[in-house]
Amino acid sequence: MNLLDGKKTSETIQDEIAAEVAAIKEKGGKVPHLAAILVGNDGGSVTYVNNKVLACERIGFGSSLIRYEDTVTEEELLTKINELNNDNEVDGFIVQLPLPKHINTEKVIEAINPKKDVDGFHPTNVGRMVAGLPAYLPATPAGILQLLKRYEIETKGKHCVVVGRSNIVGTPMSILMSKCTYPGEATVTICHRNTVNLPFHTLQADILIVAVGKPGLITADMVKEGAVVIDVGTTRVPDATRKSGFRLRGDVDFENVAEKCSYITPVPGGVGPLTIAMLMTNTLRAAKKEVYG
Ligand SMILES: NC(=O)C1=CN([C@@H]2O[C@H](COP(=O)(O)OP(=O)(O)OC[C@H]3O[C@@H](n4cnc5c(N)ncnc54)[C@H](OP(=O)(O)O)[C@@H]3O)[C@@H](O)[C@H]2O)C=CC1
Ligand SMILES: Nc1nc(=O)c2c([nH]1)NC[C@@H]1CN(c3ccc(C(=O)N[C@@H](CCC(=O)O)C(=O)O)cc3)C=[N+]21
Repeated sequence: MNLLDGKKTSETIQDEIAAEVAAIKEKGGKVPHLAAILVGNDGGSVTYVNNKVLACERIGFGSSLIRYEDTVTEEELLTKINELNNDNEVDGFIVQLPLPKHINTEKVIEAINPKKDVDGFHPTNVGRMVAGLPAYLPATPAGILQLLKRYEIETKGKHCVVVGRSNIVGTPMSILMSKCTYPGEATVTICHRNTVNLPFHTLQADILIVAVGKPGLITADMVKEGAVVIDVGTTRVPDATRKSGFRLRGDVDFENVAEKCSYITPVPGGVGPLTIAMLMTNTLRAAKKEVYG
């Protein structure tokens, strides 16, 4: 079993970006700037957004964090988005999900200028990704592609099974793995809540990517010997032995599955840190006007 070290890979990518930022500064150029909108006080969301701001500081990006109580109106949010769309200092921004129920998430995402949509969630970027045009790729699937690439894992002709079909992970992941560029060229199966006999499908996987949010869903008897296993799940479960009172658990029963795999991502320290690194990559691309010119 080989560990896919997301923390180390993320640090490598961030070092590469930091070197580019230093070169931009040297030439007297504008440093990339990422803004994040955070609504409410959900512990996970606060942690992820703080991690994004810390990564910006580390690599020399400018950053701003805009926070609202969960009573914020849709109109207030849309006004702020319009402001960020027109702010030349801001190269890219994200609206942390999930949003409170009284806010229409689709409407909020569609209000973001696709040129600044560094999460890659706007339908314009989704469509461009599907069509194989230059686009901001959603950070988590893009991070998984980077892991496969940097560990030189063969994907061509392999059977990739994706469990979960959300707009932010499962669906874009399945599309990207089927693309005709490396790391892609895989035959893809996508599973979800209504899949009949999930183990039958997961057992076929040469590459198994799980993004569900159910700790321990994937047990050793569901994994083929020698498979590559990518665990996207990050669920906080109570743990009295920790100061925080919780620990993070993936969707894969790591202890028992690891010994069967050729490669596996840990949680934490797997896909999560890559998500941050790819958001930084997208922000750099936005600042360099690489995607839309
Ligand atoms: N590490 C990282 O960077 C990131 C981690 N995450 C984590 O990944 C997990 C998934 O996130 P996200 O995609 O946003 O979650 P969603 O809740 O949006 O989607 C979960 C998906 O899993 C499917 N599902 C639920 N139960 C089952 C089941 N028993 N068998 C098969 N499929 C099932 C759902 O099916 P259906 O469509 O039928 O409802 C749905 O498609 C979460 O733990 C989240 O915290 C998410 C983003 C980034
Ligand atoms: N607009 C938007 N964009 C997102 O990209 C987005 C989102 N909303 N909503 C929630 C999900 C989740 N997500 C994670 C990011 C980093 C880690 C991460 O860094 N995880 C660390 C641990 C962090 C910790 O200590 O809790 C790890 O797995 O090692 C996890 C999950 C991004 N998401």
